[in-house]
Amino acid sequence: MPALEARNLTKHYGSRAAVQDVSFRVEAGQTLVLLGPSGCGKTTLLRMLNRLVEPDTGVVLVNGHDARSQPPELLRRGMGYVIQQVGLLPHYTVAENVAVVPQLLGHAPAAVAARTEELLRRLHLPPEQFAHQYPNQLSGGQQQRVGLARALAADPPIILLDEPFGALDPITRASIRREFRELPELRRKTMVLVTHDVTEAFELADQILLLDAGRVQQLGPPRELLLRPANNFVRRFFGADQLALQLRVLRLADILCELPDNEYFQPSSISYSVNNPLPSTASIHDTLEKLSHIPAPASGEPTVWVQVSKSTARPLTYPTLMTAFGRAIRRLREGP
Ligand SMILES: Nc1ncnc2c1ncn2[C@@H]1O[C@H](COP(=O)(O)OP(=O)(O)OP(=O)(O)O)[C@@H](O)[C@H]1O
Repeated sequence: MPALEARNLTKHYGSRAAVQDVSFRVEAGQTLVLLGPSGCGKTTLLRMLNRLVEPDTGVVLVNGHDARSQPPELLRRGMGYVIQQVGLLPHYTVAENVAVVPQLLGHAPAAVAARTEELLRRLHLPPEQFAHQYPNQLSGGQQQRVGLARALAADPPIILLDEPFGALDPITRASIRREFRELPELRRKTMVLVTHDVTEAFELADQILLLDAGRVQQLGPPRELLLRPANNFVRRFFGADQLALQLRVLRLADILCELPDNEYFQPSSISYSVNNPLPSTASIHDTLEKLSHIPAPASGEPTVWVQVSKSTARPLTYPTLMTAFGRAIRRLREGP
């Protein structure tokens, strides 16, 4: 049973449809990204999931139960909500902001304090330094992390995020996104995240729902939207970013069969440790980044090692990697 399901959701404002007949399922622990141009209905759709907006027609199911079967306040206790404006309470300290929901839920004060401290530490906000500060003493990125800590405080199984990194500059944004991806706390959460940033969507999504004018244009794993666009809107939407996105969705495992066999027999040009090979699940993007950081060995091209099977690693050079990548893209585009 999916953790979260939307069935035929529709919402009008006046005579205009903001969301039209949208359905999706999110399995427990998975992340669905709602993506699309400004005004396409992403926020309206997200807010229908926690009943901040009530749909005209359609139904939201949480663990198989109709979201309308419980009062909205109760529903929202099981769903963290993170928004771009962060919405921290200005007269509360960082620790007090994080503790708001568990306190409302009547958790024991000692447990709330321990949880707050743990979360601040995990989100790189050492409590000694930050617990007693006020929101206006923090940078935008720090405030965003407090907002995330607050949404996680009561450990809700589902988290809804509306442009959670939207207010940050691109560099802070990329680094917070990396932290976010690696947070053990979030690995088991079911998440729905709104963004209009294509790279962000590809980094974070298990599934992407691409919307235009309130309607689903395509729903599927990122690589499917990229390699098998359902229509011209989808194709155009990723147009300018095609190559960068392909480098992110293709993994070493996808290109291993495109490598020339003689690569097996060049164990001399080791530079990225053979004892510490890259996993074949690494993206081509991350592999290229690794290659660009290692010094070229005296005798030739820089080489990384890729784990092919449990006992075999093989070296990979920049040109072979790019050739194999090109072949793999063609093969995947042309289909089976
Ligand atoms: N409360 C409201 N009253 C009237 N119209 C609204 C309301 N909320 C949203 N809309 C309209 O519904 C449409 C979808 O808005 P929504 O905020 O869901 O889009 P969005 O994709 O999240 O946009 P953005 O990326 O710019 O935040 C827009 O045309 C918007 O003007």
